[in-house]
Amino acid sequence: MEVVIVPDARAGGELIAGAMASLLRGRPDAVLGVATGSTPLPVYQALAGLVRAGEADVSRARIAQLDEYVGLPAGHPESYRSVLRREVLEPLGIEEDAFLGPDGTAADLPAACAAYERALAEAGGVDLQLLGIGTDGHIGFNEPCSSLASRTRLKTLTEQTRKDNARFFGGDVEQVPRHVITQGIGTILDARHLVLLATGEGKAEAVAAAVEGPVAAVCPASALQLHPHATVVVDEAAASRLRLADYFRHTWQHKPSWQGI
Ligand SMILES: N[C@@H]1[C@@H](O)[C@H](O)[C@@H](COP(=O)(O)O)O[C@@H]1O
Repeated sequence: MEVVIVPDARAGGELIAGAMASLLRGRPDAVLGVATGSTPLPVYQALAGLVRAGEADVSRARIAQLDEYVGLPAGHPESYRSVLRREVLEPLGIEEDAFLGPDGTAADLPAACAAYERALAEAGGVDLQLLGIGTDGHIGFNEPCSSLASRTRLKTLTEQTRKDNARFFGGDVEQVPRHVITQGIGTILDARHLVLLATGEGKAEAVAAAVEGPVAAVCPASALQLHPHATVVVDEAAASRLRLADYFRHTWQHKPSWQGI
C-alpha cells in the first residue's frame, strides 16, 4: 500500500485526477469507479479542469457507481445517481449510457444487486476505483463487520453513518434512508487500482486503523492492505494519527516522478 501525504484536499484532488487522466491516455474507455460524499469533489473538479485544458480525454470513459440509497424516489436529488450526474457526468460531459450503477428503486433488490455485479463484469471490471472513508472505516457503504469477501448487496446503515450523512438531507437524520445497496468489499477489491482519499481531522483515526491496523472486517477500509495496487491519499490532518507518517513522506519524496501513483 502506498500512502501519499498531500498539503491539502486540492492537492489530493489534483494528484488523483492526474492519475485518472494518465490512465485514460493508455485506455480511453477505462472504467472509473466513483464515490460520493464531500471528499471526492476536489478530484472531480480537478479532472474537469484537465478536460477543459485538453489534458484529459473522458469522451470514451465509463463511470461506475460505488453504492446507492434504497427507497429514495427515482430522481431524488440526494440519490447517489443524481449526485454523480450533477458532480461527475454533467461537468465532464459524459453521457448517461456510459454510466453503470445499481438500481436503488428496484422492487427486487437482490436481483438489482446481482444485475450490477454482472454489468461490472461485462464492462471488463473497474480500472481505477476512487474511495472515501467513513468515520467508522467504512468504504462504499460496507459498514464495520462487512465480510471482506462480500459482493454487491443490501446493507443497513449504522446510526453514525446516517448522522454523518444527514447534512445532505437538510440536517434531518430521519430523511436519511436506513438501507443501501453497495458494492461488496470483494467487489471493490476486484478493481485494478484502488485510490482512497481522506481529508480532515475527523478521518485521522479511521485512516490509521485502515493503514496501520490489522486487516479486520471491523475496519472495512483495512481490506485495502490485501490489494496489490492500493494508494491512500491523505492531507496532513487525516495523516495526523499515522505512526509511519515520516516514512510515507520520505518514500513519496524519493519516488521517481515517472512512476505516478
Ligand atoms: N457511501 C459514502 C462513502 O462512499 C463515503 O466515503 C462516505 C464519506 O463521506 P465524506 O467524504 O463526505 O466524508 O460517505 C458515504 O457513506
